Amino acid sequence: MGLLDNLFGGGSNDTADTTPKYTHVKIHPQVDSGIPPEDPNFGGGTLRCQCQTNPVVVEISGQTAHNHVCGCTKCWKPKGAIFSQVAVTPRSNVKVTENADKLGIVDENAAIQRHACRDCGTHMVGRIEDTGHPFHGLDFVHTELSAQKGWAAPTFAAFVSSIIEAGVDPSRMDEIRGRLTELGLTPYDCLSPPLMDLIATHVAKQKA
Ligand SMILES: N[C@@H](CCC(=O)N[C@@H](CSCO)C(=O)NCC(=O)O)C(=O)O
Ligand SMILES: [Zn+2]
Ligand SMILES: [Zn+2]
Repeated sequence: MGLLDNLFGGGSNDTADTTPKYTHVKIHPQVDSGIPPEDPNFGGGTLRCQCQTNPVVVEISGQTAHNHVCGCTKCWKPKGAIFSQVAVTPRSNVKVTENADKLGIVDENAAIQRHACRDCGTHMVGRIEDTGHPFHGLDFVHTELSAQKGWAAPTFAAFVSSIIEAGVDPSRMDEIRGRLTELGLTPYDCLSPPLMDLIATHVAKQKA
């Protein structure tokens, strides 16, 4: 390769190598081996907790939105996963239909009150009771708890730096952000730009 090729990246290797480099980095079982496609006509489904007997059952009568992987310490993660996967849906679409008596609120003081199964620990519904909260009216749900296919696919990664709070070695952040980017889940250390804009719009209206 000549001097100019060296300087300008020409020569026989000038095609960008798109082979994934970080497939050994595990994020969440729902995304690690490819993100399942969303069905544009999906009409909802049933979530079940992980109890073998008398599971808590939640019916969702519609599609979810803003599905994402979340690195925060508060969202429920399946065993061994670094991230949770969580989406929102209107609270009017969410009904606990079986074993509601097994649910308890994990942290009464959190903005999102996570109703979890007392027996298996799975978070079934995250509900916002504060009517002044920007996301009031939306429930947070983990659609991986459903056997149905076609739920909204995750589109970004939120609170990525927070995984360090949960014990991940900071030296792993480059490979973890690299894997998220490879999967098309753009990593953010807060929520996605559209959600941050929604929050800011809500705050601006409250101030006005
Ligand atoms: N570093 C903290 C961040 C926790 C946090 O703010 N989480 C967000 C996103 S949860 C779903 O995407 C949030 O809105 N939390 C409100 C709540 O949990 O009530 C940490 O990691 O704990
Ligand atoms: Zn359970
Ligand atoms: Zn979270």
